Amino acid sequence: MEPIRNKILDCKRIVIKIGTSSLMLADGSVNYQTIDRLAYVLTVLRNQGKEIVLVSSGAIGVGLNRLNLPHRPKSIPEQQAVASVGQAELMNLYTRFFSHYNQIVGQILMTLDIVQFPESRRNAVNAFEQLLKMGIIPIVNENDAVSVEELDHQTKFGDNDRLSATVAEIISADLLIMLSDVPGFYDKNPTTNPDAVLFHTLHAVTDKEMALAGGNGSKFGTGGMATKLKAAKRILKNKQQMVLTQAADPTVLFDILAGKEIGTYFVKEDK
Ligand SMILES: Nc1ncnc2c1ncn2[C@@H]1O[C@H](COP(=O)(O)OP(=O)(O)O)[C@@H](O)[C@H]1O
Ligand SMILES: N[C@@H](CCC(=O)OP(=O)(O)O)C(=O)O
Repeated sequence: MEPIRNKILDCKRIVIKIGTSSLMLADGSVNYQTIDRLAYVLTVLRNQGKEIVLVSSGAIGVGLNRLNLPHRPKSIPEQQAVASVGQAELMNLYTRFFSHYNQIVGQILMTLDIVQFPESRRNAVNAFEQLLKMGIIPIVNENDAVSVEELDHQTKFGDNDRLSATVAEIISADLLIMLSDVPGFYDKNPTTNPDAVLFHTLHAVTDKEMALAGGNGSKFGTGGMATKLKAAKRILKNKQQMVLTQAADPTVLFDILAGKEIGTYFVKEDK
């Protein structure tokens, strides 16, 4: 174990975010293997006494697949319809895979205004707390079917990297683990630069790091590396911890929680 990762061993409340690029295969079909492994690993962790919240993207990706559409449609109402179909299908998949391991899941669909109004924020937190108390794994996404960019009433997070940092913040999670399609954050985009070098640990996210982050690699996702770094910045500001790594084999979560040097670890420096 890396001494610097000692603090991970004490993490009890953990938010795990999985991106579209990890839930869908390159041909646009659903990656059942990842969903099944994820259901298995998260159930084991919960049975070990961890409090687990899953933030899952994929409404649009799964919806496109279900509706046999090759690309995200251009108009917003069409995207809302795709997300509506996809979110239901995504939860259906999670419910079925988690039930193999006898684990109950619940769905929480968020909009930005919920966290901005103190009373609705408290009500959202109550829902998380109650689900966790009941041993249920909340599965969170943005409410894409109804939240659309508006001028004077903001309801849209826009990307699930931001949403996952927000969820970690409001429920005071100890750790956010982001599962993506790259092993971590590199000094340049590793998908197009084979010589890119991985950052193992970062204590701050400054303009220097932001300048190294490029856009997204998959055709269905929205975030890219920039939104992950912004989320990490917020996590560090809240004195929480974050690990960014690859979702290909979700059993990697066991190694991360055992303190092994996996992915990029964002943690405030002990002074
Ligand atoms: N400096 C960087 N380090 C790692 N990945 C990067 C970097 N810059 C850009 N990327 C891209 O970010 C992608 C991950 O973002 P995204 O496709 O939005 O994933 P997700 O669906 O998991 O949110 C990677 O596939 C990679 O192409
Ligand atoms: N809420 C959207 C995903 C938004 C998003 O940030 O996607 P990703 O970059 O794949 O995490 C959906 O479920 O399709």
